[in-house]
Amino acid sequence: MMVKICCLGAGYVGGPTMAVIALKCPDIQVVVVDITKSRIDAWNSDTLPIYEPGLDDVVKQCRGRNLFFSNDIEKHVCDADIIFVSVNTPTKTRGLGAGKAADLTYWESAARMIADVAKSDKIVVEKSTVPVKTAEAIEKILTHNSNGINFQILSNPEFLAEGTAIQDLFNPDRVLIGGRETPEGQKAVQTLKAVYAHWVPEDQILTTNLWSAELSKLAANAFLAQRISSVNAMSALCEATGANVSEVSYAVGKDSRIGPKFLNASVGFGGSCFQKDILNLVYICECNGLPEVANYWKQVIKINDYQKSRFVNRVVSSMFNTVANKKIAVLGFAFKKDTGDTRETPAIDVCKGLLGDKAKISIYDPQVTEDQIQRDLAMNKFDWDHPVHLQPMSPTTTKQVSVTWDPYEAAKDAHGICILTEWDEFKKLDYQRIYESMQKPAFVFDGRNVVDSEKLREIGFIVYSIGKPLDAWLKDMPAVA
Ligand SMILES: NC(=O)c1ccc[n+]([C@@H]2O[C@H](COP(=O)([O-])OP(=O)(O)OC[C@H]3O[C@@H](n4cnc5c(N)ncnc54)[C@H](O)[C@@H]3O)[C@@H](O)[C@H]2O)c1
Ligand SMILES: O=c1ccn([C@@H]2O[C@H](COP(=O)(O)OP(=O)(O)O[C@H]3O[C@H](CO)[C@@H](O)[C@H](O)[C@H]3O)[C@@H](O)[C@H]2O)c(=O)[nH]1
Repeated sequence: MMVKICCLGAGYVGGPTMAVIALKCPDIQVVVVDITKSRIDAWNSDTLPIYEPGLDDVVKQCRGRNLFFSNDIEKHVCDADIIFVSVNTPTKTRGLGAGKAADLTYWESAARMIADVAKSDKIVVEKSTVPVKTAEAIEKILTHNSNGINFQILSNPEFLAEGTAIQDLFNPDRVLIGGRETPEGQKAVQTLKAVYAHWVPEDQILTTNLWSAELSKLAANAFLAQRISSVNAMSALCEATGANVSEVSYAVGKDSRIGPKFLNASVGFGGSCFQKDILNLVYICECNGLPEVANYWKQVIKINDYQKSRFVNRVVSSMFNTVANKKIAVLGFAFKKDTGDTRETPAIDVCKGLLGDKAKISIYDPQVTEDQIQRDLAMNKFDWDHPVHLQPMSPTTTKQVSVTWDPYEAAKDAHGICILTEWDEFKKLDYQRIYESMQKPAFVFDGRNVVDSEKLREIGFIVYSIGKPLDAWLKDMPAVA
């Protein structure tokens, strides 16, 4: 009999992961469901709800064959053998643990619904990133409402990065499956392992207990984010001493124990996961009576906030300590290249900082719409991580912000340019043309170290690049965070 998979949550994780499972496992039927109707409609249309290189192609190959997107949640949950849960796990904004703890509202309601509608035994897979010990809570909800049905909970955290999701899913460094150490638990682990074994070499499928799998996900993100905060902390010291952060990263990364990847200094890390998951980790440490460990990881976020405000201060202090009514062009708004995702993008904090100093901002990003940018700038911290139809409606638009689809128009008459996403196209812009259209002195603040600063200086720009030796102009301008 054909194995049936149902996935709750058709987002950045649920959509691409299920599409790849469907592609690699023609013998399995995969249905992705969501409580947001517009999301499902988009997955069934020619314009998918998320931009991810290679995704269109995968979806085209299997949609209607063994991959389906549906609003009929209960029917497909009822029919499935394996249910992946990939719903939002936002940071709590109210009550106990506000600002740190994970809000499991969506997870809990998904679990209760599964218990309600299930008529046969199910394997329930945690795909969302959740606090350690969540499986225990979910297990209790399911078994206390089970009508005699047997549920096995597995933890199978997702490690894909946006912008490279399809590649990451095709060739994962590892797949991690945690389960109960009982015969039934181990049988469930083997069932899920057999799904991945369609394309992932067996020695890369790691099996652990539930708590190790849950914690490994939080730990991996904390380690990754910590590398960025470490190199960003160095970037401040490089600027103060005349060292060049790219040379330092390269030299440090040559040590095979450290390795060369993920050591690019930037205006700060963004994305839906790093900050949220570290806050979650910090909260778990605090709840377990480990304040020293909690403070250690909190520092990764503090340095990230410092890096963003340091960047804003550089911009303002270089421009005679005021940007009031000056046009500033922002190139790039997404949290990294090759995605249209803006969740926790450093561009939000940088734009808010510049707006705080009364700048006029003109934004260009090849994948982000005006509507999205206006919503991001109006939204409260953490409000983005809820299903679209439950987010606050009609926020006010910021008149000081304009959005254009043309980088040259964004830069026209501007006093300065801030590069906030490392889109490849920013390397190839006609900076001579841009320079001629700008106010003088013309500044470039490169938050991603993508431009050739020497070439830009030859054109006449004053250039600031994160962690690079400073222009004489900038040296004289104190910039403390
Ligand atoms: N974005 C990433 O790169 C990434 C990578 C690894 C893990 N994660 C984790 O995966 C989870 C999902 O992240 P995402 O980026 O896909 O979020 P997302 O917001 O893109 O998608 C979540 C989807 O779940 C839907 N949903 C909420 N409650 C539901 C319910 N009860 N039933 C059915 N659908 C429901 C929402 O409408 C939404 O479409 C989070 O826990 C996140 O931390 C994300
Ligand atoms: O050297 C680097 C590498 C990344 N970044 C920034 O860090 C953020 C996160 O980038 P990345 O990790 O590539 O993207 P995500 O999609 O957020 O993926 C992370 O978060 C996911 C969600 O948990 C995990 O699954 C992935 O393994 C983990 O890499 C972005 O703003 C990047 O610009 C840097 O500033 N310097």
